[in-house]
Amino acid sequence: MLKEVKRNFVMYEINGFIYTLTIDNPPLNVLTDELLSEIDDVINEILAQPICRVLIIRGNGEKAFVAGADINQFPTLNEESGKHLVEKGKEIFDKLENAPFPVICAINGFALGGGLELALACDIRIAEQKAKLGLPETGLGILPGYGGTQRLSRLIGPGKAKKMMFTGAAISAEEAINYGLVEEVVPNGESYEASVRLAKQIVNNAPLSISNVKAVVNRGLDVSLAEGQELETKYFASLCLTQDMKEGVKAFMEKRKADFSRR
Ligand SMILES: C/C=C/C(=O)SCCNC(=O)CCNC(=O)[C@H](O)C(C)(C)COP(=O)(O)OP(=O)(O)OC[C@H]1O[C@@H](n2cnc3c(N)ncnc32)[C@H](O)[C@@H]1OP(=O)(O)O
Repeated sequence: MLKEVKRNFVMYEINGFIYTLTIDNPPLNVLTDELLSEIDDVINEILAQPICRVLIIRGNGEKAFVAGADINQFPTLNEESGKHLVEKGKEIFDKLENAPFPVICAINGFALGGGLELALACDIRIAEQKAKLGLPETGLGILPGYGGTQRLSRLIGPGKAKKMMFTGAAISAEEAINYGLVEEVVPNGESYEASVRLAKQIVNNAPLSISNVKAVVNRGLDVSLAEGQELETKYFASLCLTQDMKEGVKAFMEKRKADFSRR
């Protein structure tokens, strides 16, 4: 490990091009206002460094990734403060969705409410067999407000998303992979190792290609197929100008591993 940065409830470590953000608020890593601010600071710090090529997000402990927003702050909410609360979370989670590198979520247990919404803002979700995923907000008289109503419906389709939100019932990792809500299910205790394995595969490839793939897939989901293909052409053409394209093709021809420089 090259570097470790610690806050009260969040820490991140840097291992070459791979960053790991750990949420640490025992017992269930609930998202308090202070914790969300710390996540925001750390994301800003990581975005300001051009080194990160994959970010892994995980929860500390064995029981939960994140069991949602802190319910203790809800009794005093009014229309104004409720709006502020969800806008803050949305803004932070949007930064992950728009980050110029893949974000992998290692789900080691409960991913509920805001915890699942955080996972949904990531690019890839790897869940342990014991994980439980759900949006139980309707049982509290609210609704998922950190982007969950929108991202879940887009990811798994409105029918299954509504079923999860109407009932509030958490689903198992096995159901989640059948729903297309997670990309991998791994044995208990192995979500982080599996995320690192995947991250290592990703960092072998050209970082500008990866960030362009992420951007064009994300932007393409909001436009017509024709417009999406136009974007794809534009991103492809811009990559043809990069040194990494020349290096990737040259390395293939010389039968060696490419040495990409993000230029
Ligand atoms: C815009 C975003 C909105 C949201 O995210 S709303 C919140 C959505 N999340 C939830 O509704 C989940 C609430 N939590 C639970 O249902 C249960 O917990 C679990 C199923 C995750 C785990 O159950 P078990 O193993 O029996 O643990 P335990 O005794 O319920 O929890 C341990 C301590 O953690 C507190 N806690 C759990 N989740 C939250 C939360 N989201 N906000 C604040 N506190 C929480 C509990 O109350 C308790 O505390 P104490 O030990 O003092 O009794």
